[in-house]
Amino acid sequence: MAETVTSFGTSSLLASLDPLLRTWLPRQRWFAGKGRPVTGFTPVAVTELLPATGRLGLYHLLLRVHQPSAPGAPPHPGDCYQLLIGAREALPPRLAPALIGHVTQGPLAGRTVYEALYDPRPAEVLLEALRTRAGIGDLRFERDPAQEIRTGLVARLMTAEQSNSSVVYGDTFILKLLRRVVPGVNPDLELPLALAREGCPRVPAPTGWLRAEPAGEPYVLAVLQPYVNGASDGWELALRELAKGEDFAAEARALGRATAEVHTALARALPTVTLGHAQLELLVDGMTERLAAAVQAVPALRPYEHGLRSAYTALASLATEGRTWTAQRVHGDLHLGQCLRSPSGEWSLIDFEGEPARPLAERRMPQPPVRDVAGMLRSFDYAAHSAHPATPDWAHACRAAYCSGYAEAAGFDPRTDPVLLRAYETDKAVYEVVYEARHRPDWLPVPLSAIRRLAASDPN
Ligand SMILES: Nc1ncnc2c1ncn2[C@@H]1O[C@H](COP(=O)(O)OP(=O)(O)O)[C@@H](O)[C@H]1O
Ligand SMILES: O=P(O)(O)O[C@H]1O[C@H](CO)[C@@H](O[C@H]2O[C@H](CO)[C@@H](O)[C@H](O)[C@H]2O)[C@H](O)[C@H]1O
Repeated sequence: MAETVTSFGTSSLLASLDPLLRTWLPRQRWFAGKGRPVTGFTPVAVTELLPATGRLGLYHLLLRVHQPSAPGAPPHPGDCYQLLIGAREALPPRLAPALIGHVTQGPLAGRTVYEALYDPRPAEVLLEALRTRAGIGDLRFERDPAQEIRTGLVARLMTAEQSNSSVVYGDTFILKLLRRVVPGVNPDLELPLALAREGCPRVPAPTGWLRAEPAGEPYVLAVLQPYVNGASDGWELALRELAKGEDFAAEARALGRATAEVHTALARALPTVTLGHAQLELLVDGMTERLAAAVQAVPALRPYEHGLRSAYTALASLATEGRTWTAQRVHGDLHLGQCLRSPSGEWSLIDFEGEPARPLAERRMPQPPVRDVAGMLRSFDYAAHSAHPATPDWAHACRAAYCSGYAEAAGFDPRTDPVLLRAYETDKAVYEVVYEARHRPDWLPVPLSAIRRLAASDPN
C-alpha cells in the first residue's frame, strides 16, 4: 500500500470500522456484491481529511472488499470501493439516515461513524480541496484552470437511486463520487474532457476531478461538473407525457439529434477503427457469451435463447459476406435517464461510465455508434411498458422520431442497418434482464417483453 495519512494508523482505524462496515456496505444501493457476505477488507488507500480530535473526523477510504466468489465464478481479489466516513460524538437527528454505527473499539471508540456525504460540511471539504487543487496523501484534487469554483456553495446529497453518489453544490456544480472503482482511464472523465476540447455543448464540461495513484495504480475517483439547474431527465419527462397521454416524438427527435452530435464530436476527438470479419467475430462472440451467461443467471430467458442467438448469427453472416462497419468511442449505456433537458429545452447527455459491470478495457473499445442508438430505442420501449396499460404505439412513434433526428444530424439513418440494430438491441435487452433480476426483480417483465419480440423477429 502507498502513503497513508492518519493520526493513528490504518490498521487501528480499520479495526474500528470493520464490524460496522460488514453489515452497512451490503445494504447500499451502489454495492455490487449483494447476496454474498463481506468477509474482510484490505486498505488500498486511507486518507485522513479531518482529524478525529476535532468535533468532526473525516476519512477517505479506498477499500478492497473481500467476499466469497459467486458460485461457479473464479476466485476474485475483491472489488475496490470508495467511502467517505465521518466520525462525531453524536449524530444530529438530521443525519440519522447516514448512520453506519457506534464504534466500540480502536481509536474511534465512543464515536458514531456515518456516511459523510449526507453532511454538508464534509462534502464542502471535497469542493474546497478541488478549488485549491489540494494533494492530500494519495489523493490529487484537480481542476480545469479555465473554470473557477467560488466559495460558499452549500452541499446537498442527491437522493436519486444511483450506481454512484452525487452531491450538488448550490445548484452550481454536481460532484459524482464513484463507488466501485477500478484502476485505469475512466471514460466518465475521459469522454467529457475530450468532448469539451471539441467544443461540444451537449455534455457538461468537467470542472474538476479527484484522482489517486496508490501503489502506482491510477484511479479516477470523482468528477465535478456544472449542474444543469432545473433540468428534468428524459425518463421523468417521458413518463410524465405518457401519463398525460401525450406524444413524445418531438423530444425523441431532438434527442436523436443530440446523440448524433455527441457521436460526431467523439469521432472527431478520438480514434475510429474499421471492424472487419475478425473484429466482428469477437463482437458477436461477446454477445453470444453474454447471452449464455444471462440464461444461466435468469432461467426465464431459456425458451428464447435460440431466437435471440439468431440476431447474432445474422450479424456474423453479414461480416462473412465482407461487410465492414466503422467503430468509434460511444456513450456505452445510453438511456433516457442519461439525458437531461434544461428549462430552455436543450438536451445534454451525462454519465459516460458505460455499463458498470463490464471490464474497463471493454467499455473503452471503439464500437459502432448504433450501440447507443439501440440503448435509447430500448429506453422508449421501457417507458411504454412501464405505463399501464402498455403503449407500444407510443414507443414505436418515439423510436421512429429518434432515428429520424439521429439521421438529420449524423447523415445516416440507423434503421438502414437493421441487422446490426437488432443484434445490439438484443444484447441490451439481455443485459437489462440480468440487471433487473439482480437489482429490481419487479421490473423483469419489462425487458422480458422485448426479449419475446426480439426472439420472434428471427427470420429463420
Ligand atoms: N450536470 C448535471 N446537471 C444536473 N443534474 C445532473 C448532472 N449530472 C448528473 N445529474 C443528475 O444526477 C443523476 C445521477 O448522475 P449519473 O451520472 O447518471 O450517476 P450514476 O452513474 O450514479 O447513475 C442523474 O440522473 C441526474 O439526475
Ligand atoms: O443509470 P445507470 O448508469 O446506473 O444504469 C443502470 O440502471 C438503469 C436504471 O436505473 C438501467 O436502465 C434501465 O431502466 C431504465 C428505466 O429505469 C430505462 O430507461 C433503460 O432503458 C433501462 O436499460 C441501466 O440499464 C443500468 O445500466
